[in-house]
Amino acid sequence: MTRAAVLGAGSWGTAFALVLADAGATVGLWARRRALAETMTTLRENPDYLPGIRLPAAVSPTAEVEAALAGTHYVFLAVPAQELRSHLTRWAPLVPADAVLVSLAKGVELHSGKRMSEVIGEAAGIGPERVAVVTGPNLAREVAERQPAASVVASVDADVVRRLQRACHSPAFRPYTNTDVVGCELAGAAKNVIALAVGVAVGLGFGDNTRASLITRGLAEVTRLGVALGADPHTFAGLAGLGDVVATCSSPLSRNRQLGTALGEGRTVAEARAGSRQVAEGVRTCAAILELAGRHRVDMPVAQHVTQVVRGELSPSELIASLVSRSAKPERHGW
Ligand SMILES: NC(=O)C1=CN([C@@H]2O[C@H](COP(=O)(O)OP(=O)(O)OC[C@H]3O[C@@H](n4cnc5c(N)ncnc54)[C@H](O)[C@@H]3O)[C@@H](O)[C@H]2O)C=CC1
Ligand SMILES: O=C(CO)COP(=O)(O)O
Repeated sequence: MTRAAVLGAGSWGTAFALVLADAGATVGLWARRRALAETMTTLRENPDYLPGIRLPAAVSPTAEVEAALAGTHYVFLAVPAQELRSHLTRWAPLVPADAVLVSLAKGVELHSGKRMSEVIGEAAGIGPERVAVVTGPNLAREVAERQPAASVVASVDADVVRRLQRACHSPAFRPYTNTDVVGCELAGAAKNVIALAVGVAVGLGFGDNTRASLITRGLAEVTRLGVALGADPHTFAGLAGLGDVVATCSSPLSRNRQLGTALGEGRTVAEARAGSRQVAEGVRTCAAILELAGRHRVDMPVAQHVTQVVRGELSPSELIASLVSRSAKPERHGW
């Protein structure tokens, strides 16, 4: 029987533990807060992140990372992107030697510009054949409610990715394989930035033309960055790219879209974050993506404007006006 560890019991870690259990695995679900692990054990529910969703018997919540990792075949990492390196550096000695490490996070590390799979390789001291990624249009609440969804499992190792696909193919969750790890990860990280921009437009009262324009041009710029980094441009038209941008930018459940909407309505980032314990990865990833784009000389106007708004250097209405009034261009110049 497949044994999996999910490290991070926020919305997505908890929802993914359910996917794995539904697919037949036994799952150790590690929570940072002991009180939450105890509550989940007694209540069989994660009231902080997924209230009303029952945890199956195959999911064992714990605050002891050793217990979650013992004998596991897969380690699913579901902590926020900027926290992954420090946590995994501490956990690495406890990870079984043949386990595959899988990123569930959608972000790029600030300053290093590293993707999560790169951070995992460095922090755990392992090669890319033991690292994988799951990414796609997967709002945690809907996945936890067993609403049908597809996703992408990506690794450079075709055998690893096929095994991982089997391990998380449940009656409601359909994973497709992809070996373009760079494209899948960049797409997942960048869609949070696009969702912030769309949220801003929603907060300002704009409708579907603005939303569709931001989605399409946002995807065009992340595709340009992906190609500069060696990704397959087709990946951005798949579940990890178009699929996730459509889901996130359409859904009131998206924390990134919610935060962007609050900014568009006139609140500051600090005000928008107050009162929510959930992470909106785009707030920090926008600057990381912009750094990466600068290094590779890729023009990313949506990411650049979102970063300026997050830093308080540009108002939400200036973001939209400035994007519209940029010098006119052909729709495609290269990728
Ligand atoms: N929620 C969703 O629908 C989806 C989320 N993701 C990604 O999954 C990753 C995790 O996000 P969620 O589970 O949604 O988180 P969440 O927003 O539901 O909750 C925050 C989680 O981060 C943990 N956390 C906060 N600060 C931390 C720190 N300093 N060290 C360690 N852990 C810390 C909290 O304990 C909690 O587990 C993110 O990269 C997110 O983009 C990916 C797909 C879907
Ligand atoms: O990644 C997600 C859906 O695929 C979740 O988006 P948010 O982090 O914006 O809620």
